[in-house]
Formats: sequence, C-alpha cells, structure tokens
Amino acid sequence: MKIALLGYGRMGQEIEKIATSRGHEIVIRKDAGDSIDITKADVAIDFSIPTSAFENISNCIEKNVPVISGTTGWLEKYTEAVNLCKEKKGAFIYASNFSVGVNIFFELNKQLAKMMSNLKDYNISMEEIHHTKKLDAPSGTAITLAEGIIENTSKENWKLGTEISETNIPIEAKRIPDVPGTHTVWYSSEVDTIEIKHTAHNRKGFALGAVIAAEWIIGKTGVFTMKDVLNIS
Ligand SMILES: NC(=O)c1ccc[n+]([C@@H]2O[C@H](COP(=O)([O-])OP(=O)(O)OC[C@H]3O[C@@H](n4cnc5c(N)ncnc54)[C@H](O)[C@@H]3O)[C@@H](O)[C@H]2O)c1
Ligand SMILES: O=C(O)C1=N[C@H](C(=O)O)CCC1
Repeated sequence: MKIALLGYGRMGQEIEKIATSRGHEIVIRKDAGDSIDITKADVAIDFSIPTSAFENISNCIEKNVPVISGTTGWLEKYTEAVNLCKEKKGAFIYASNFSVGVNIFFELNKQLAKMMSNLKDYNISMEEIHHTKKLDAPSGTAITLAEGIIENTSKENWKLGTEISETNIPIEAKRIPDVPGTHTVWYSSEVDTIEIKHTAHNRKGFALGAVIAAEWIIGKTGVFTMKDVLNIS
C-alpha cells in the first residue's frame, strides 16, 4: 500500500516505522508549507495540526483518496468533512484515539456511565495528562470519553477545570513533559471512589491503530469509526 503521511512530526514518524514494518511504502511526507500530489497515494494518514486537518482531509476526499485522520482540535469542521465525504462518495475515518486499548476503554466508560446514571451520590470528574507540546486542551480522547458519559447519563456538557456541577463534567487538562497520554474518569461519593484509567506507555499503539485503519479502509466507501475497524460490539 502506498501511504501519504500528512504531518511528519512525532506521530508521522512513528507511523512510518510501523507501516514499513508491515510492508507498506511511504510515498508522501507532508509538513507545513509542502505542496503535494495526493493522487500518488493509495491512502492518506493525517496527523498534523488543528488548523490544517480539515484542508488535508478535504483535499484527499476531493481527489478520491481514502483518508484516516487522528488530528485533534478541529472538530467544529467534522460535520462538513462528513458531508463532503458523502457527496463525493469518498472514504474517511476520524478517531480521537487510534489505540486498541483506548477504544476498549471508550466502551468500558460507556458501560460504567450507564451503571452509574441513577446513583446521584457520585460526582463525575475527569483528568487528561499529555506532554507539554500538545496544542489543544482538553484532549480529543477526553472529549470522546465525556461524550460517552453524556450519552448515558443526565450530564449535558463538559467543561475544562475542576468545578463539580449538576450539568457539566469537569475535565482537568495537565501538561507534563514527555507524557504520551493518560486519561482517568472518577465517580466519587462520600464513602468511596470508582476510578477507570488508561495509560499510554508510548505512541506505538496510536500509530499501529492508524495503520490498521488505513489497511481496513482500502476499497470501502463511507464515513467510519474505529469501532467499525476493530469490530467492537
Ligand atoms: N488520534 C490519535 O490516536 C492521536 C495520537 C497522537 C496524537 N494525535 C494528534 O495528532 C496530531 C499530531 O500529533 P504529533 O504529536 O505528531 O504532533 P507534531 O507537532 O509532532 O506533528 C505535527 C506535524 O504537522 C506538521 N504540519 C503543520 N502544518 C501542516 C500541514 N498543513 N500539512 C501537513 N502537516 C502539517 C507540523 O510541521 C508537524 O511536523 C495532534 O493533533 C495530536 O493531538 C492523535
Ligand atoms: O499527543 C497527543 O497530542 C495526543 N493526542 C490525542 C488526543 O488529543 O486525545 C491522543 C493521545 C495523544
């Protein structure tokens, strides 16, 4: 498979190692300011920056190249990308987190939220910790976790910070050098605390998931999620 890497930073370079070890060829490595011919690639993997993700994704869809995006912090344009993909009969996957472990954690989080939804003595709160170079907060993964709780409880929104409220899930975003990504959800009452936590030890899990998604999307048309790729029920 000929792969275009849209963004050749920490993730782009990690993906290159995994993709080549699985027999794929990197034909484009795009960074800021580079102009490229995306049609040279069978599939594109975008791990760039929040302000460039939509342009990268729409260029792929316009040129009929399937595209995987892991860039976070651009979701105000997600619906536009979905509509463009449907109109052009393209193929597109966005995931806030491509690791298999986090995608299992997303399902566990929804199940726990369902079980806790009627237990009003518990306050929900969340924390995400990432390296200091991260541009967005809260992390895309934290937003997906919060959405999973909102779907299954009476919470209506999430809010950055630590303030406990009836309607909002507080998300504390911490930045500590070299942390690849740690997410915790707490349900705390006066008598006890339930905690679920995912800790990434490095970026390999994110990169492997993105390459698996790229392999999976070839020959398909539509807008998909990692749940489709991993066949999680
Ligand atoms: N979904 C996931 O599993 C997952 C995992 C890790 C990181 N991320 C996200 O992926 C993104 C990249 O993370 P990173 O750690 O590799 O960041 P990084 O800063 O190391 O790399 C981003 C790269 O994008 C380049 N870039 C800037 N403008 C561009 C453009 N117009 N086109 C292409 N590339 C451009 C930058 O020059 C840089 O090399 C972030 O949004 C991060 O939150 C997602
Ligand atoms: O390093 C990052 O940046 C990460 N971003 C994703 C997010 O925002 O959730 C996934 C974890 C690593």
